[in-house]
This record gives sequence, C-alpha cells and structure tokens, in this order.
Amino acid sequence: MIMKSRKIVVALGGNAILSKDASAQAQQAALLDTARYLVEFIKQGDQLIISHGNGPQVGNLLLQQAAGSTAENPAMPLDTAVAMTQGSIGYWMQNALDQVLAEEALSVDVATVVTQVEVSPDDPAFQSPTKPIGPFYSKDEVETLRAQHPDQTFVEDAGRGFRRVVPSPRPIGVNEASVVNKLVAADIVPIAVGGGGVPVVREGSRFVGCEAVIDKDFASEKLAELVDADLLIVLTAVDNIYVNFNQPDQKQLDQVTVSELETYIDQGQFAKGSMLPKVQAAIEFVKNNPKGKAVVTSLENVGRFLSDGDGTIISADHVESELAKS
Ligand SMILES: Nc1ncnc2c1ncn2[C@@H]1O[C@H](COP(=O)(O)OP(=O)(O)O)[C@@H](O)[C@H]1O
Ligand SMILES: NC(=O)OP(=O)(O)O
Repeated sequence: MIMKSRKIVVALGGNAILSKDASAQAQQAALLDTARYLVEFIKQGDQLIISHGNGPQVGNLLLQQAAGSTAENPAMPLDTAVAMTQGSIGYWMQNALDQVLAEEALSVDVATVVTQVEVSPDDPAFQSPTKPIGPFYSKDEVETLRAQHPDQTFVEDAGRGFRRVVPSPRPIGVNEASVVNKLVAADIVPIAVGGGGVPVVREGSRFVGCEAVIDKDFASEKLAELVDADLLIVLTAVDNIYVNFNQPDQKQLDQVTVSELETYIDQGQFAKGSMLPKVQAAIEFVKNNPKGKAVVTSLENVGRFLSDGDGTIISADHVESELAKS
C-alpha cells in the first residue's frame, strides 16, 4: 500500500455543486469541474476525504416532497431528506470523480458513506432556526408562505431575498467515523458528512433523526478531528478570507493564527451564516489538532494552493511562533 503524503478533509461549498440552474444535469456538470480540481490533490499523492453542502438541494427536495404528498404517499421528514441529498450528491460526486480518475488513468476507488452526525437534543439551535435552505423568495412570496406555513421560519438572507431557515445544531460526533477511517486505510476516497450529516440524537442505545440541517463546515471539522487529518480545506467562492471584506481597504489574509482570527471575529469581520462558520470551524480544528492546519480558499485557486500555498492558511498560535523562531 502506498503511504499518502497528507490526509486532507475537503469541504465543498455551494458553488462547487449548484450556482443558478438546479437541474440534475447542471449540478452534475458543476461537479465534473469540481472533480477536476480535486483530482489534483490525488495526483500529488494526498489522501482526500470529501464533504459537501446541501442547503439549496435539501430545501428544494422538501418543496418537491410537499407538492406531491398524499396520505398514502407522505412527504419525508427533514432528516430523511438530508439522507436523500447525501445519496444524490454523493452519487454525482462519485460518478464525476470516477470519470476524471479514469481519464487520468488513476486507479483510485471512491465511496459515498451515508453519515449520521450526532447532535444534542438540548442544543439551543433547536429553539432558534438559522440555517437557510432552498430557494430565495420575494417579500410578497414570503408573506404568502408565512400565512400558509405558520410552523416554518423565513428570514431575509444578506439582502438577497428571503429564505426558509431550519435549526442547525453543532455536531458532537460522527457515527460512521470508524468506517471512514477504514476506507482511508484502504486508500479509498470517502465522501462523508454530506449536507452536514444526517442529524441524529441519542435515545438510549439507538439514534433517532431530528428536524435540522447541520452546517457542513462544522461537520467537516468534526470529521477532520476524528480522522486525524493534517489539513481541513474549506473550498468556497473566494480565494481568501479578508478583513474589511468588500470595503475599499479590504485586506487579504494569507497566513493567520487563531488569536488573530479571534480578534477579527470580535471586530465583526466575518458575516454570520457565510464566512463566520468557516472561520470558527478552522479555529476549532487547529485548536484541537495543533499540528494540523486549516485552509480557506476557492476551487479555482486549488492549483495555486498546491504549487505556492496561496489561500488563507490558519495555524495554531504556537505553530506560528515556532515558525517565527526558525
Ligand atoms: N470577511 C470575509 N472574507 C471573505 N469572504 C467573506 C467575508 N465575509 C463574508 N464573506 C462571504 O462569504 C462567502 C462564503 O460563504 P458561503 O457562500 O455561505 O459559503 P459556501 O461556499 O459554503 O456556500 C464568500 O463567498 C463571501 O462572499
Ligand atoms: N449543510 C450545509 O451546510 O449546506 P450548505 O453549505 O449548502 O449551506
């Protein structure tokens, strides 16, 4: 068995799968492009563990379920819808990777793991939904939806319109972590914790699904800890994290420590629900795994990350001071 140089958990953001066109064909085309970037890691000898989001897809699926539901053919609950999107996106991703690996004459197996992620039933997130799912609505549309569905919550999303939000508890464990570790040990590329993982709570000796969508950045962080990854790479739409983002004095962060990022969080530099969870996941990973590093960059920048280390690289404070001494 070949020893892989680095173990890397890669979390794929929304634009890796879905931009505007929600058809299966368009999402598969986007994932084929994504696979071409990811295979660069494999060509370099890295062991990948891939995770992905599902916010738009799971919201769309709930709407499809509700539209066709009857007493005999009821709509599925949210935990099951998350599992369904893990399956569909995992199938697309696996198929795209298989194609690119074959084109590159690389003999590497890929396997999607339906992953359950444990959350606490007491997580305060259950009382306060924050995770946007599905499509955007206008103000008029959302007023109609609020009247039709008083049990659902809709909020304005960063000036881009209104979206349904659902509870997003923090992951406390990944039930299939040992399966993922076994796949990694066999040089297989696992696709796991898709859509943040199916949210489950422990009830005695069993796990029961719950109505939530876990943030895939936090679930990927938890998985990265449990597989003892060297790197957690969060791929999103920007090449770097910035301070004063979108302001004339915007500053790109290249190498940054946990303390520096915590200062920027206190200054409110990172938008809630977009960059903040990525920064928090990166901090958590390097705090719990000080030899590891977290990276936030874009898919398009993967080549430059691999060749020159471009992107925002987050290290534990003591690693930075050791680097400064050498
Ligand atoms: N300080 C910041 N630096 C960089 N990007 C930021 C910052 N604050 C907010 N953002 C926005 O956060 C986005 C990433 O969040 P989001 O789109 O939710 O991620 P995902 O790729 O997981 O779907 C970036 O594309 C950018 O528009
Ligand atoms: N589950 C999740 O975090 O999905 P998105 O990244 O698509 O919001």
